[in-house]
Amino acid sequence: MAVALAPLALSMGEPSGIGPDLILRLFSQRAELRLPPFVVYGNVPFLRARAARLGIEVAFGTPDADFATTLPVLDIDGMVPDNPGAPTALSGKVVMEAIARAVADTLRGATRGLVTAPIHKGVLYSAGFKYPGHTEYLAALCATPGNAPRLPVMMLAHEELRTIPLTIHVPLHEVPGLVTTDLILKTTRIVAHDLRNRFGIAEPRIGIAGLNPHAGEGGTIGRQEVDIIGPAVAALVHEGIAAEGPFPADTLFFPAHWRQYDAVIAMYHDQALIPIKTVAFDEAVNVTLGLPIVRTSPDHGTAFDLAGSGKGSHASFLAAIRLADKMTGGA
Ligand SMILES: NC(=O)c1ccc[n+]([C@@H]2O[C@H](COP(=O)([O-])OP(=O)(O)OC[C@H]3O[C@@H](n4cnc5c(N)ncnc54)[C@H](O)[C@@H]3O)[C@@H](O)[C@H]2O)c1
Ligand SMILES: N[C@H](C(=O)O)[C@H](O)COP(=O)(O)O
Repeated sequence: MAVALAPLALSMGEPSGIGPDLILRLFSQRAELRLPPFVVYGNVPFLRARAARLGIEVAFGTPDADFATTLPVLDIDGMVPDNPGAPTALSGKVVMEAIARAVADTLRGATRGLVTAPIHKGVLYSAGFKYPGHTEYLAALCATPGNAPRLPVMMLAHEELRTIPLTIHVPLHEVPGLVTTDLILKTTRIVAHDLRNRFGIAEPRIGIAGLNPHAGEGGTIGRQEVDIIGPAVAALVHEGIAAEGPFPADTLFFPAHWRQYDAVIAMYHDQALIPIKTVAFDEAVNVTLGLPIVRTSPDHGTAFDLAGSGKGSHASFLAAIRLADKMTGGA
């Protein structure tokens, strides 16, 4: 007899954002969408108020509640006003604790993977959040006595297009100093490992972008490609990783070229994320590689302009749930 899989964990995210709306909507459509069971890590009084605002009828229960009839919630006590589009630092501690509890339960196997609803970094900073974003926070939470600190790698994934920013939530002026051969080697090794082991790609092909226009034009528009990125690619090839580059980023993301690779590593956040959000905003999923747990997230943020309205697409959030399900032994 098949052993029932543990549920997924969904962290509620920023309560004034669209995340809770999409969780409630997806739960209400769980049967027709054939969703795997999940437990929401959040605040029941707030979720109840948002469901009422949206006109969604939901019964709330404890984490072991029957998903067929009831939304299982790991209730975290705290001040969480239902003010869509109007964030307050008051709820920051609940938002941060929800993520921490979900990570802890996933690390111990009580839940089999984590899907995070969007947080608002600026709001959390004012509540004492010390990390640049989810990705960095999750890596810190996963660094437990049994799990050594990891380099978290952000990947935005669509069916056949995947992209990774080498540097993540840092000011643009800091990027050139952070582009090092060592970081490229470490990041690419994690990407190759997880493409093989979490995505089932036996021989992953990885394209690597240059930093400068036209990939430095032979060193005449910057030297990173000649002195840093090119030697990193050569070292990766020498150790058996099918890496190619550095390529000019403006033509690397030409779909026909991009599809030649199982993933493309770009040098900074927007160099990686603009192309995938341009071609696949509704389907792309944010996946964190290099962690001891599976974590996905929709590719969008809190959408304050849509929160509480019942509008907005749940496609990326649904894709994030399906990918986490697939990566942890589900359908
Ligand atoms: N996974 C995450 O936690 C995550 C991801 C991205 C951004 N963020 C955070 O979200 C906050 C707002 O970021 P932003 O304004 O750059 O991006 P955003 O994605 O919140 O909004 C950008 C635009 O896309 C639209 N949009 C977003 N989600 C949509 C949906 N589901 N359906 C239809 N339209 C949608 C919004 O209405 C807005 O016009 C920032 O604090 C950012 O750091 C968090
Ligand atoms: N950089 C991501 C994006 O723009 O989609 C987003 O901020 C998510 O990153 P975190 O999951 O680390 O918050």
